[in-house]
Amino acid sequence: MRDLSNIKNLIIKIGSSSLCDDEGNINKEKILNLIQQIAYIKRKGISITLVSSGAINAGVHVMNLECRPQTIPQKQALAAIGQASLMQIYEDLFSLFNLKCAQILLNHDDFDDRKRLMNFNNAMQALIEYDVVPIINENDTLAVEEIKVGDNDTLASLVVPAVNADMVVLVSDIDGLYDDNPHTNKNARLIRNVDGITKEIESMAKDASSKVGTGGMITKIRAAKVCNDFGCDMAIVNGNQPNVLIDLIEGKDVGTYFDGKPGRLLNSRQHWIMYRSMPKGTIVVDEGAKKALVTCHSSLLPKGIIEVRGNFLISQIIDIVDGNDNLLARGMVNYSSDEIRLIKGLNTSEIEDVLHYKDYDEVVHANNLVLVEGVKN
Ligand SMILES: Nc1ncnc2c1ncn2[C@@H]1O[C@H](COP(=O)(O)OP(=O)(O)O)[C@@H](O)[C@H]1O
Ligand SMILES: N[C@@H](CCC(=O)OP(=O)(O)O)C(=O)O
Repeated sequence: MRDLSNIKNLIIKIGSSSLCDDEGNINKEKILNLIQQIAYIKRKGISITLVSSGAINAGVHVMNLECRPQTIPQKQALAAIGQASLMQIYEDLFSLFNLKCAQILLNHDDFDDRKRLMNFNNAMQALIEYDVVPIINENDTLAVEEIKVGDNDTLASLVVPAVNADMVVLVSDIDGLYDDNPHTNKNARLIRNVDGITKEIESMAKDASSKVGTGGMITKIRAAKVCNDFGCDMAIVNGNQPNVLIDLIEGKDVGTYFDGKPGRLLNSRQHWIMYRSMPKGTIVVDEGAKKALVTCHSSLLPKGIIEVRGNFLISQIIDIVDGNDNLLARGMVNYSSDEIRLIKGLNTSEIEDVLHYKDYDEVVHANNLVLVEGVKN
């Protein structure tokens, strides 16, 4: 048994595999089964945010197509058709339990843009105060490569700070994380508890075997890291197991549980820099700067910069890499890319001579810099 009596804010992500049958058709009975459990959990005073996949599959179903389309405009159109149909199903089924729901469609740039992110956070708080269940999906109709999250496991983990979630539950078609994909290795063993995402845990996760889901276990483990680094727990459970959500909340040993306590406990700003922002460029540093960043957690000064890639403005987020392109950190710059190109390699005392102003000694201040975990000097 686990003690989950402290859970107040829950995010439940329902994957396509838990909304559809094996052919990819939306299965209302499966959805009703989950909503029944969600209504029970809500009655215990736990606020719930849903992240639901299934728009494209619902679109295929509405249009009576034989299979998922291949072209991007067709997929975008089907997401638009299917999202409306999916929400109608949710509204109908939630109303059976006197519950109301609301739709929010997001892409990665909604997290990156701090004004939009603040609006999203405020809207989420208001929805929760109204006691309405927010239902989030990627805005697949407008999700071009540069701005998309790409999968809803990651999307659910990015929503954590907005609702201050204590736990994210990924509802899938599998009992949890196995030490190998159980669809291809019948000796694979289920892992019940994960205390920190290690390289070994990451190596167990493989892609999806079905045509229905996106990302398989790989995106789920990545999501666990994003959740755990904010101190939020995560679980993976099998939606086909009767009463699995209620059992989980009541502390029964179901699914795989990823404890948030061994995570890095990044604050909201550091978490945004590391996971929710979209880097606009790259700064390549020399070995001396690498050592200062990684071992002393120092600020990045112009002296240690070898190269600047991309075009970015003051206050934007950039990747910091070493000479071999290993990602070392992400940070917020005090100077634009054009300015850094002019001052790279110089001492801080020379900045003003070149730029004719100097607001900062540091290109990235240590307070605005988040190291990639596990990076070695
Ligand atoms: N180590 C693993 N343990 C469990 N499942 C795994 C593993 N590696 C890959 N998988 C695959 O991940 C699938 C679940 O992911 P996915 O199909 O994307 O579901 P969802 O639609 O719920 O996101 C499983 O059915 C399985 O085929
Ligand atoms: N946004 C897509 C789902 C993407 C996704 O991550 O799917 P899944 O792996 O089944 O949760 C949709 O609504 O079809």
